[in-house]
Amino acid sequence: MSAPLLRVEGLKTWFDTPKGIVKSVDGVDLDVGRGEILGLVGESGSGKSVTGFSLIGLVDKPGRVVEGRIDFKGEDLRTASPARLRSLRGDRIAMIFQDPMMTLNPVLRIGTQMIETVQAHRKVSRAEARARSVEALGKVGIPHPAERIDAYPHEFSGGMRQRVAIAIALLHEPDLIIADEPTTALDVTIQSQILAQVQKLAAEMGLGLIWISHDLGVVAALAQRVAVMYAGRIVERGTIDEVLDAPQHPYTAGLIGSTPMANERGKPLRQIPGSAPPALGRPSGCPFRPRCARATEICQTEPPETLTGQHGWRCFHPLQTPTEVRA
Ligand SMILES: Nc1ncnc2c1ncn2[C@@H]1O[C@H](COP(=O)(O)OP(=O)(O)OP(=O)(O)O)[C@@H](O)[C@H]1O
Repeated sequence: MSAPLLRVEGLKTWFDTPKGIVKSVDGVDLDVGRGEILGLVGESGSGKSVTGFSLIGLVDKPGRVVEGRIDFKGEDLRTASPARLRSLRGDRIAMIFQDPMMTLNPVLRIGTQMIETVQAHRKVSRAEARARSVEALGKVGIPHPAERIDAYPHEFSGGMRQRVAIAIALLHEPDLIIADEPTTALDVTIQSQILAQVQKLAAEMGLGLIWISHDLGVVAALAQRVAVMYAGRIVERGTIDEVLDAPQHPYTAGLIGSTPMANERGKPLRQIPGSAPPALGRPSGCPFRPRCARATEICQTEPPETLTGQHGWRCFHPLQTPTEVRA
């Protein structure tokens, strides 16, 4: 198997706060290949966004990446200089945020901003930069892109604005895109149009894509593989089929049972009892144990073993069989 585009091992990102060290990301391993979409899913506060920011050197103080390796095409981004990371961010790696206005400047016409973006990294004429920008807008499904390029961000609907932000991310044909809940605020029909478009573009352009979401249904529809995050760690990973058909970690099974699209039709939705532990007050051993019906003594004393294999999980008492999961 060829080396993945991005391989992350043992990533830890902590925040020094007056109340103590918040271990937001506490040993994350993941990888993504070219043309592959990896869904990173978990409850609010599990550390998904901080993971995404850590990968591209965008964690601000009081946060810091304290440990781990971020191997991007053979280069360790954890030890890369701020200048190198800046240059990669504008070129080989792009990020798409939940709020497109994190990307778009409200006082500039879309075209002005896109042309500047192209010319910041490529020695091309204004006319060529404009042509590239129109093409990118067309690719993400903006109708009449040659005219719409002269509009301001506020002249677009929320869904169209997010498409523009995606077009900007695509401008340099990056190798990797990290998308942090970009369709969460949109209604489902717009969301599914954008997901279909992104899926097509990722395959056509051979992009590696990390799609961060709290919604397992979205990830199941979009991604080929999924990594499930809980309390700063990946607790299960595998292909969508492996994880959805035979989840091994009780948290994953709980997530499936409480997700309308992933749960079986006609079955009542189930809630995961309790709530995720605060980042400053995580229990010893397995952080999921206070919410877990399968927990035993060992879960209190030791953290579960590390992930191994393509379908891997971090649990002393995995579910083992699909029938047990659906019971
Ligand atoms: N600047 C900061 N200072 C202290 N703690 C922080 C800071 N930024 C994030 N955290 C903490 O890190 C943890 C993980 O946050 P993160 O935003 O990555 O979660 P998330 O899974 O993306 O959640 P959501 O879906 O709500 O965005 C949280 O407990 C959060 O409070």
